[in-house]
Amino acid sequence: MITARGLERRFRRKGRGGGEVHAVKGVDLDVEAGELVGFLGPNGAGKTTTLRMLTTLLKPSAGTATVGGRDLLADPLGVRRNIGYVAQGGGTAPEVRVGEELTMQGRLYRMSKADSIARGRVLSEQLDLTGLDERLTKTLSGGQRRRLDIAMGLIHSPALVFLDEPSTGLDPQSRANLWEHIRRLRAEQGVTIFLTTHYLDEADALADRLIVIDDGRIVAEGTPDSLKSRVSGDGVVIGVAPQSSAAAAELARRLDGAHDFETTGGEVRFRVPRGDTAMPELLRALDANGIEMTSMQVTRPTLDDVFLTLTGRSLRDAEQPVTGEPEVSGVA
Ligand SMILES: Nc1ncnc2c1ncn2[C@@H]1O[C@H](COP(=O)(O)OP(=O)(O)OP(=O)(O)O)[C@@H](O)[C@H]1O
Repeated sequence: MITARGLERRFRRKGRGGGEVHAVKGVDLDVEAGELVGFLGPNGAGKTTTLRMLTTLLKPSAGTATVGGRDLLADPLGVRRNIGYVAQGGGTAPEVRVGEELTMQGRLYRMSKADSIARGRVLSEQLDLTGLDERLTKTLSGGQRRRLDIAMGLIHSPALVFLDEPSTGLDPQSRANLWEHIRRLRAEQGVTIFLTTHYLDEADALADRLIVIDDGRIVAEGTPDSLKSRVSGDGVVIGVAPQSSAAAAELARRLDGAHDFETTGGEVRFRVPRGDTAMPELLRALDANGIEMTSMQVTRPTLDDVFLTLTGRSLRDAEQPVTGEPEVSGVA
């Protein structure tokens, strides 16, 4: 669905300082049909710039890409017809009725009026917008407006849809509800989804696969679980009688890859690559040595741990206000 090689984008800085911002520094991407891929990175990492290049809104300074089966540089119109794009701020006009907005969007894609109305109905049902046809879009709640944005992005039945920061600005309940809808769209329509986010929980909850970008470069790629297991392993805490803790720690040290030991009173803490497979082995070893385990806790590393390991800073710390005076971006 998407193949990109060496995508780059430089911006000229306007104003007295001048100079250049190298926003995207050579990005390679491969997305298969049916995947739900999360493009994760802190503010200013290059997510939106990459997305805007892939959706033909911004011309790459270098690199090539095929998007939705069409060549990005040779056939941008073909790309546009085959994809849906839901921008960060959405694209609904405030004084237009929901039903009209959907139909007009379909007409923009040269669908017949009857087809756009029919498709609008299907999407309204799937995205929980039924009964809102006559409402002005400015009266919708944040969550409803976001779902309308998505319906508009899907009106022409694209096989591939780009969502830029889909849940930004929504309250926790509306976010969870939106995630459910995104999952359903993929399941029911088989649409390939490429979404950007700087929320770790969103990436974790939604994506089959994550691509992590920092400072214009891809720094990691994999399923949320595989990324987490690449880091420092699962955290384990076991409880034993205080007099047995040294012996228990000694047995735990024999587990493949166990590290970072800490023993306090009746607690032994350590990290191990796969907590779920290591624990039964440890339990057997403790049993064989007559040591009773009174408690056990295994915690998986978070995506924030992954980011910290990859870049030396936490994703949240990395979210600093974007600086520099933007130029007016050229449209390809
Ligand atoms: N039109 C522009 N002119 C100058 N610099 C730009 C322009 N657009 C983006 N940049 C710079 O390029 C870098 C990447 O920005 P981009 O918006 O792609 O990041 P992002 O990962 O999408 O961040 P966010 O999460 O804040 O949307 C930033 O340093 C930004 O200031």
